Amino acid sequence: MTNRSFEIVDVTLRDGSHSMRHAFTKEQVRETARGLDKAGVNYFEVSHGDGLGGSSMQYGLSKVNELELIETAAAECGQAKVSVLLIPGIGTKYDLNDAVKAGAKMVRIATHVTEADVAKQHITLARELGLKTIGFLMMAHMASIEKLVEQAKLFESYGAEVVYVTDSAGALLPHEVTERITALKNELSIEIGFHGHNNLSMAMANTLAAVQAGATYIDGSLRALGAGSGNTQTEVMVAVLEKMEYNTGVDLYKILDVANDVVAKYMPRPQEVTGSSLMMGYSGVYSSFLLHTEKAAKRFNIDERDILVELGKMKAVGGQEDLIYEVAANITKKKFAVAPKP
Ligand SMILES: CC[C@H](O)CC(=O)C(=O)O
Ligand SMILES: [Mn+2]
Repeated sequence: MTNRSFEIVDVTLRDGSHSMRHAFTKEQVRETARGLDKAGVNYFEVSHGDGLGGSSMQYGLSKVNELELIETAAAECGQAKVSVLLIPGIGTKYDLNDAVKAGAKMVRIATHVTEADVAKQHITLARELGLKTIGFLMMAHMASIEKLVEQAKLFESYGAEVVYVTDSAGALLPHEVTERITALKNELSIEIGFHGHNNLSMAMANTLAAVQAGATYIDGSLRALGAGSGNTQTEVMVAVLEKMEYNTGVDLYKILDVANDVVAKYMPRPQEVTGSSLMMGYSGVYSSFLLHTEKAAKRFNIDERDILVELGKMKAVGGQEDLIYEVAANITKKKFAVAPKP
């Protein structure tokens, strides 16, 4: 289909990796990739949840090497293209070269919203490799609009073709998305994208706000499979946006089929707004911390929400997963401390 109003980038096979505890099998990836391609999605992402090179004790070991998963997905592509995510410092230029050999055609270089400067070399390499190259500003709620514009301009100056407002904590409200996308549209010449999380049940509303403010790349995942309460649900996005007479270029029946006949069958649990994921949106905590926090709370026998509130106060950012255990240990220490004698 031609003249799409925007590109839908499906992240089931990357953001969904967090919810799957990085245990995607080749068969799951093959079936999902085949369905996405058939439905007409142009770009979908395949990587460890924390991007290329993420498989580790710190972030969780992948069951199957992500390069094999990328290769498996690429083999299913007729028109669709496989994207990968790379966080500089977790992934390296060697990982990116290997991903290209495995069939990746697009990369999103992701940094914390105030750290775009660490992405220069990676953006340059991606362009040299002929990849569609995107900048991904994570935890966008943590920066002022001026800061966000400044950082997005850095991505643009390095050669990114699209820059994303990434609501990693699912903390933004629709009017805040509108303000951010509008500011970037006014100040930059490249295309603008939006990636949402549903922790406050705002993912679809935020995506709509982004599209109406001019975003032309929008992320979703099938059955919302993703970190925290998951992402904007791809098939819902297609239905809502087509109803509004946008042209998504995606076949509604076919995208529903892959969501319900493939993804729903392997999801470990439904993506819901739970007490903990809601607290992530409320306190502004990275969605991918959810399962690590659950584990730490069990281990220290404390309330997950206390850990999340504390992480929010500390303004913890991606890559600080080890802090979750430190915070949990400190809460336990305080809980069981004997009050000093007067
Ligand atoms: C750990 C990387 C992260 O999951 C990227 C992303 O999707 C986000 O920040 O929302
Ligand atoms: Mn995400």
